[in-house]
Amino acid sequence: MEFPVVPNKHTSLLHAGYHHPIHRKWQANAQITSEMLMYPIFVTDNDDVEEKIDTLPGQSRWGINLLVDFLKPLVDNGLKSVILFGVPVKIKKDPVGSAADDPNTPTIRALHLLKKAFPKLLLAVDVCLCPYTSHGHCGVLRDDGTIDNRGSVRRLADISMAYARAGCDMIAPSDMMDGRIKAIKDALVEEGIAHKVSLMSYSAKFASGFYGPFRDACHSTPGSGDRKCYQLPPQSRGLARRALVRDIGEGADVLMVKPGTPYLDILRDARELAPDYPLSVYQVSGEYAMIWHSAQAGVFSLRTGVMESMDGFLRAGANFVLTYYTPQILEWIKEDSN
Ligand SMILES: NCc1[nH]cc(CCC(=O)O)c1CC(=O)O
Ligand SMILES: [Zn+2]
Ligand SMILES: [Zn+2]
Repeated sequence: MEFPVVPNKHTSLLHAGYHHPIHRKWQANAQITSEMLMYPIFVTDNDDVEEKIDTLPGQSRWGINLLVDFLKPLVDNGLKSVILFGVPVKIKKDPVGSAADDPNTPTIRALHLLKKAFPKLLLAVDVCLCPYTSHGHCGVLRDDGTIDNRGSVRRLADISMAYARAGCDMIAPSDMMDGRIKAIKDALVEEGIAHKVSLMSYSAKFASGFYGPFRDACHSTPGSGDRKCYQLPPQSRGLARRALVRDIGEGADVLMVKPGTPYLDILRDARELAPDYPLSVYQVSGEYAMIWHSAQAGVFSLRTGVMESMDGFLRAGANFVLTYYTPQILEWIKEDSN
């Protein structure tokens, strides 16, 4: 790196840059705002109940009829975007995940409802088969139990179109099948809606141990085997970089790295590989729980732990963060502005 000025006996003195709080703000590469938060929400077809999720303290599966009342105060507090996860409990699961695009599936019903209730809220939907398949995998399987990639991609594109027609603003496939970005983009173009429905790829999604609470929340733990054949090996920087470049080539509008904190190097890689693309990071369920329990145990205050993790994401290059801490952060942003 080139030094901007000739070093002299004063250039090593840094404290003047951070004595005053406003000075410290000027040193920030980026600061979190409400637009940078996307709130993951679990929607169930047990219509009138809130089911608390034990492994995700403070988070619930929401019955359709409670959704609007739950979100109203958050929207009033600055919430700008959500990502919906369907948790069907009444619809039957089958090998091809037919329930994913059934007109009565929770996400489709929620899309219609939320579009009407909150016209300005950006509605993203997670697209995957695992909450809907009897075997719990993210794709369709062959007779020998391995992934049928072509069949899976076809299903995912169909499901994406059903969500797009129901009014979502953004499709977010988390399944990790090869070629799904191209298939979904082609379908959006074919349907004539590629200008208003964007495509966010979970591009660098690792086969992480940090998804446990989520699988519990979604009842989506695979019946047998694991997801290591379609999610990235945690040791691999190279495959993550290839996946990012591949998804750009297939037509992704927004890229994602997931999980967050253990993969900040990948986030920085993504920022450098795709300097002109919006980039998101998913602070996943295990990270949420880890910070929560640490705060409970007195390691730090919840606010300190959460906000320092946000600082890391923004510094590494993220434009926005999917986090279950969205309601708290909105509150803290508001407190700070007063
Ligand atoms: N395709 C399913 C999916 N979508 C988002 C997450 C994880 C999110 C979280 O842990 O918060 C998972 C779990 C998995 O892939 O096993
Ligand atoms: Zn899945
Ligand atoms: Zn395999």
